[in-house]
Amino acid sequence: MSTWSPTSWKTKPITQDVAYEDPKELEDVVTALSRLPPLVTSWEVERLRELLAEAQQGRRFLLQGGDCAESLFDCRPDIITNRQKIILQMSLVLIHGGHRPVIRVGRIAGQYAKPRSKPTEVRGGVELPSYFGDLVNRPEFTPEARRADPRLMLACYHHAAMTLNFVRSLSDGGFADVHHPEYWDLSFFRNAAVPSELREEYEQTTRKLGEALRFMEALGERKVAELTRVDSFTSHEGLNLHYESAQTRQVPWRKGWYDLTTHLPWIGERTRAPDGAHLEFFRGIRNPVGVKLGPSVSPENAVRLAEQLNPDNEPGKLVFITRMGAQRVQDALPPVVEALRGAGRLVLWVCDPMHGNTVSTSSGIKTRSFNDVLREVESSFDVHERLGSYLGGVHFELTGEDVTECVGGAVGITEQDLERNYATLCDPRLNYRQALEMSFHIARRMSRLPRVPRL
Ligand SMILES: O=C[C@H](O)[C@H](O)COP(=O)(O)O
Ligand SMILES: C=C(OP(=O)(O)O)C(=O)O
Ligand SMILES: [Mn+2]
Repeated sequence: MSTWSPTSWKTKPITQDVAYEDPKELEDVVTALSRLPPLVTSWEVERLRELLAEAQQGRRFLLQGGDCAESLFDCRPDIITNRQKIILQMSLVLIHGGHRPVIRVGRIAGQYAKPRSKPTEVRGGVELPSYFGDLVNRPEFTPEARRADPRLMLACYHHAAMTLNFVRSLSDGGFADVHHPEYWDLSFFRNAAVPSELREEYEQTTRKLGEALRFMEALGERKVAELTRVDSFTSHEGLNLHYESAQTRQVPWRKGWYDLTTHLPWIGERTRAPDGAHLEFFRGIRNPVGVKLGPSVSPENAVRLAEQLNPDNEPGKLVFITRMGAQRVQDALPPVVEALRGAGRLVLWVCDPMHGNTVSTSSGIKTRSFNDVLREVESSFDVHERLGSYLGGVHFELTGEDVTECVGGAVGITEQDLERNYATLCDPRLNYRQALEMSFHIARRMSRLPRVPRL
C-alpha cells in the first residue's frame, strides 16, 4: 500500500468535491487552519476509543445526535443548551431502560459540510450550486451566497470552538433541572394517541428515574454530576478533506496522526468508495471512525472497508452506522452483519434510522415519519438479537427546539404542520418531544437486552 500522509487523499478520485475558484485563497486558509490549536485532544480521542471498545462488548450504548446541518447562525446559547439537554435526557432514559452506561456524542462543533444528491438547485428557472453546508457556501439562494468560499472554513472552525467552549462549561453543573424528570416536558404522555398502558409505563419510568436521581443526589452531588455530566464528545461527517487534513497532526508521546477537528469523524454513504479520497484520508488517522452503510453496500464491500480502515482489528476503532430504511433493514442488514462476523472483524453496530427513511410530501417538503424511524430502530434490534450480535447505539438527527420537520409521534405532527416551523437547512430532525418519546420506546426495547456485568 502506498505511503499515507494527511494530504495523500489528493492523489485519489474524490466524490462530492468542492470547486474552489482561487487555489491561493484556499491554500492560505488551509495554512491558517493548520496553525490554530486543535479543537479536541488526542487523550479525549483515545478515551472515546476505550469507551467504544466497551460498547462493542455490549457493556455500553452509544447515543449520537444533533443537527443534519449545523449552522453558524444557530451558534446561540439557547439552541446549544436545548440540544445538550435533550441528548442528556434521552441518555438518562436509555440508561434506565438498558441498564448500561450511555456514551453521548453530539453531531456538533463541526457538522457543517453536507453531501448533496444534486450539484445544483433550480428555483424559478434560475440554476445555482446547491447548498453544501456552512463550511462550503451559504444557504441563501443568490450567486454570491452559493459560491464556495474557503474563508468559511475559518468561520466554522471559530464557531466550532465557541460551541465546544460553551458545551464544556455547561457540563460542569449547568443542568440542575435535568436531574429532575418532573421538570422535563413530558406533555406527549398525555396525548390521546398514547395508549393508556404505555402512558402508565412511561409515568412509572419517569417516577423511578426521578427517585433514583434524587437518591444519588442524597448520597452526594458528585455521583449525580458524574451520571449527568455532558460528555463533550463531538462528531461530524469528515466530508471536506481540506478542513480535516489541515487540523490533522502528530502529538508528543503518541504514535500516529490525529484528526483534531473532532473525536469521531465519519465517512458518509456517498463518499465511502474503497479506492476514493475519503477512504485514503480516514485510513491514516488514529481517531475512531464511523462509516455510514446504506442498503446498496455489499457484504464483501463492508468487510473490505473494515480491513482498510482497521487493518489491525483494534477494538473501539470502527463504528458501522447502518441506515437501511425501515422497509429494507430486515433483508439488507443480516448479510452485512454475518459477513463481518465471518471475517472476524470488530465493529460497533449503530443504527441511523433517519437517512433511509426520508420522503418528500406532495408539495416537495422533505420529511420522515416517526413510525418509520422507530420501526427501523426496532427492526435493527430484532436483527441483531436474532444473529446474536449487539446493536450498540443509535444515531439521530434531532434538535431541542419545537420544530415541525418530521411527521407523527404522540405530538401528532401532520403534513400540514410542516410549514409552521420547518427550520432545518438540510434534512428533517426530530423535535424535542419526538426525540424524548423516541428514547422511551428505545428504552423499552432495550430492557429486553441481556444484563451485563458491571464495569
Ligand atoms: O444529510 C444527508 C444528505 O446530505 C442529505 O440527505 C442530502 O439531501 P439531498 O438529497 O436534499 O441533497
Ligand atoms: C449525510 C448524512 O448521512 P448519509 O451519509 O448516511 O446519507 C448525514 O448523516 O447527514
Ligand atoms: Mn442528514
